[in-house]
Amino acid sequence: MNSGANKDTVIADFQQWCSENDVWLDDRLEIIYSPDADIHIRTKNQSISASTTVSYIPKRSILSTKSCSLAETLPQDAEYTHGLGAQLMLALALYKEQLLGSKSRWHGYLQSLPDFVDLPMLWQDGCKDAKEAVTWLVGTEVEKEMSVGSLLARARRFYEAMSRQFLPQDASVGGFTKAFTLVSSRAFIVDAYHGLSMVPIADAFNHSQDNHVHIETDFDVCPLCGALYECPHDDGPKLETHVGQNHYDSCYEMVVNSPIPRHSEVFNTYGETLGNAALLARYGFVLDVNENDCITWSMEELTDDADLAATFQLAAYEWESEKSLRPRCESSNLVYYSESFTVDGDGKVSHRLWLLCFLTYQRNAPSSPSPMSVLEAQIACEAGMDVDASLIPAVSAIASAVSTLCCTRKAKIKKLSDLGPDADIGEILDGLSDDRPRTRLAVSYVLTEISILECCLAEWSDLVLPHPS
Ligand SMILES: C[S@@+](CC[C@H](N)C(=O)[O-])C[C@H]1O[C@@H](n2cnc3c(N)ncnc32)[C@H](O)[C@@H]1O
Repeated sequence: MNSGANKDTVIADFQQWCSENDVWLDDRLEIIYSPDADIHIRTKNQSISASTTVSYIPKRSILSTKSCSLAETLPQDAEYTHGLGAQLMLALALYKEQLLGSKSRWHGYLQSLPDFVDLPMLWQDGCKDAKEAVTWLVGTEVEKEMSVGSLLARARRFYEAMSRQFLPQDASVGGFTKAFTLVSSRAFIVDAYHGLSMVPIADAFNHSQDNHVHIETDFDVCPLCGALYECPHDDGPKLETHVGQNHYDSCYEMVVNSPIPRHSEVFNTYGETLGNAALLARYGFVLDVNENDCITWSMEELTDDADLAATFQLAAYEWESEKSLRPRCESSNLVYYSESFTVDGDGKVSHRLWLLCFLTYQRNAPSSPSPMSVLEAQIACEAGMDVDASLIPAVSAIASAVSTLCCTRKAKIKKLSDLGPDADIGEILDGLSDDRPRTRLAVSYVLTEISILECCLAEWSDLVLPHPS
């Protein structure tokens, strides 16, 4: 959307485009623009009940690498069908349509989009506020999500490799990067044919963890032609075509999963497990409270000992086949069941991270208790009950390893190390004026990570035995 454009006209033109392209939105909903919330969807004066379909979006109206004007010529290599490769290729398709202006068949839709989304990947080359914000993200989950430096560099390399063949002379790397931010913050994977796509109307809903609507698509279509039923590319037994079903031309739907009150904003979900790190990196915003926030480690970050990693794989497989593991994790205040190496927002440690700490202890321990017996002992300790004394050193060693991990992780947040242990980050945030929005966003995100790590340290501290002097 051109920043000087009249927003009412922009939305009216988008609605006109929707009606010309059979994109249908329930009359009880309206598309709103407000300066503080940009475009969003609200109910008018009627509530809407669950299971209602509030939007039909014909497949032919979406913008994908299969439907765009470059579709016949774009490379189809496997690297462009998923992940960053798919995002870059869709950004190329989108940018080409933007450069076509009113000649693009998506013009009415494209003119309603913002020029770009202010994602951290753009901050490195930005103003003082942006540059300062980037320094706060070094060593955080946000940096992991997007590799602050390398994402922009990869987008630029892709542009250099592709632009001459696919884009007109007035194209620029800056324009392509802006298109990439729109793809990052708006595109959905719709089905096995179109893959990652720009979906008009569906992308006008903002995100919430308590979402009202979600997108429904038949993912398993023919990856070669998009057919939902029988097609010439089938190699197995053919499914019959349903009478009256135009399978090349069906719709994606926005369906209500939780009743929507009247006069309220209607939210979609961009992903049920997205924490603030992913939201900031990919969408440029954070939620005030996000129950998915966590600190993560990869195996490589935790150990460079290949034997330990191999022992872990076997031990995890065996332990996870024990039926009692999940319920025992649920009985613990300090451990939760998760097949990743994480600490969650309550300072709980995933059972896999716990197991790796246990195995590290076990390598040097004279006796060999089972992980379950040590977990049981820990749960008893948490409840203040009597515990077999021979298991206490193992419980304490695991708690000590968890504490070391948290301290090391805090030290990895570069800005914290630079400022020293006495720095009050809350005070720094309070001192930042409103004309530093990116730094405020980054510092408030860092506060979330500090609070998770400190919560974990505090929760586990009671289990750490003092070292014998
Ligand atoms: C799919 S678009 C949603 C429509 C968008 N509001 C617009 O004006 O075009 C995603 C973008 O909307 C904004 N957004 C979505 N949910 C949000 C939320 N809960 N809080 C703040 N911004 C949000 C972010 O800028 C995000 O990159």
